[in-house]
Amino acid sequence: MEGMMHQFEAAACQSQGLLPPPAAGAPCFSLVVAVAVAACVFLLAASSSIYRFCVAIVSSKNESLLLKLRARIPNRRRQDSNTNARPPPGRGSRWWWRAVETLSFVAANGSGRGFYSFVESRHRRHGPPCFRAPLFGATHVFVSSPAAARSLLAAEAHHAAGFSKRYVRTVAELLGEHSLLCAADHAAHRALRRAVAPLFGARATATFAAAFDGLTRSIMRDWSFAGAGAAVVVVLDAALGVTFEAICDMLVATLPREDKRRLQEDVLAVTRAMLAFPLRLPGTRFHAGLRARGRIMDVLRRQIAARRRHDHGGDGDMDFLQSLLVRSQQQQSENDEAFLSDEQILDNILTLIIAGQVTTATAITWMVKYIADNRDFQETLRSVQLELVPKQHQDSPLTLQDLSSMDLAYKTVKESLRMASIVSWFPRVALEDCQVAGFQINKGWIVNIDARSMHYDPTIYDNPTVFDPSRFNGEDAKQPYSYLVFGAGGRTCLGMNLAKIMMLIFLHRLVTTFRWEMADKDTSLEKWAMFPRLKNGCPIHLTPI
Ligand code: HEM
Repeated sequence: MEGMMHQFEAAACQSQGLLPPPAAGAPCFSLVVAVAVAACVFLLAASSSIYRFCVAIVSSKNESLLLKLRARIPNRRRQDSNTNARPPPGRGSRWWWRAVETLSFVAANGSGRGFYSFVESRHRRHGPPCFRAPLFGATHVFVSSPAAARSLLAAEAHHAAGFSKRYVRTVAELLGEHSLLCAADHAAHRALRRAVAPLFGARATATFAAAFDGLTRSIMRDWSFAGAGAAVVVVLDAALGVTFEAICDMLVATLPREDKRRLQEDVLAVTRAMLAFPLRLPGTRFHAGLRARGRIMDVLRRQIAARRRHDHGGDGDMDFLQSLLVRSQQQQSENDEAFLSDEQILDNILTLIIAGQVTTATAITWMVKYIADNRDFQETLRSVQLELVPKQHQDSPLTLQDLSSMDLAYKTVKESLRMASIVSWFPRVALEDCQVAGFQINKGWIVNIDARSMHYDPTIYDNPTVFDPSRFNGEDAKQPYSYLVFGAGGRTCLGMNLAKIMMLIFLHRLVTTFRWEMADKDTSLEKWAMFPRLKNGCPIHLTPI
């Protein structure tokens, strides 16, 4: 695939006069090469168009394809007439470039270098702060300046943005049309967020921390019993298990064990389907994801029905499902039209599991790898943590107060999140013609706030490729909007405190129980993953201390 892509790119460069002309004296050979190149380019364009055509057909619900095509025509005219500022640098929007760029992106996704390698190479080619690439029939702009991020995200906080959240329609089908992650309309998003945000209060956070600590201690006890030498653990698998269990208990505490096990498998199937070709044929990943979503909804609906039958009430510690049901019932009795329907509640329970589990498990995995690669730092951190919570107190649960005293561990979490940049960019779609970072943006273009590029910008972070938690010693020196691991503004991650707590607890328990080193040095990335993560899941050798 890689070799094929180079061939395509070379063909495309040649057609723009970027490569030298073929040597004279070999006309027949040149003719054969020219015909072969033309055939390749034609096939590329055709496959891209066919792909988009198929996507449009299989994923269109209400709009007809013709309407979509008509909607594109005025856009083109507008692009020509808006000449006040230059568009961001990047390859043109001719059909063969669209095909080449789309296939390059697809190839990066299917390679061990990961999808971000596509963005990285174009940033290198065009320089800061942004570039433009035609992908899957839309114009994407990747912007990596804190000032531009501020202008987009801060405006969003006041619901005054000329941009709205961009999401892939198939993701909305899997998560549900009421999902917070897919609410593009500012008013609808605000109403949902107002209902969900209060669930992440201090009491829920403390309960969650205690539960996560208990689960983490339990799996690490099992690792200890496996015995020295025998203990090789795949961190990603363990982290996926423990984060799922904790988040699921926080959302729906009453799920029977068997339902919870099946739910975990179904959540995995939905996550896998998010990047799949949206084909609704039995046997495809997308179809499997939709069926899994159906089963998840059935389980949750049964939970709601059971709670209504037995009238669980609204006292004491309520899980998120119960809190949302009680709030909605109260609002209905007060004739408040902003109440959440059952469908809105269900979509957002699923959203919270998906938004919270894989992201946090991936972050934990990278953190463990960075520390395995930095043995001296691992020793320093261990002695600091053991001083804070001495070995004889290891069996007592950690409190939020304990966690807030873990300064070095907290900086380790922050640095791991910077380096891992789990959500590499946040897409927004321009609702009108405008300018970003001094460049012309047309209505309908997708502007991606490229957080990863800012996290690796040497003008913002010294030696950005070096793992160095001490870089967060001088908090104030950091530029605003240059650390965007959880986004910013009106759509900032709702679970960021929970995510940091999970990382902190996992780190503390691991570093005070074991020494570890990587059991497999392969650093290639998983293909077609939602977030950049190691293909081998980060296997480590554990030695109890
Ligand atoms: C290390 C782990 C995590 C990372 C890196 C992360 C990152 C992010 C980012 C960057 C956004 C903003 C996206 C945008 O602006 O388009 C976001 C939104 C969100 N996250 Fe997280 N997240 C993590 C964990 C969690 C957890 C644990 C939960 C809940 C259990 C959660 C729930 C959400 C929700 C509901 C949103 C949507 C907020 C909205 O649109 O109003 N996340 N997350």
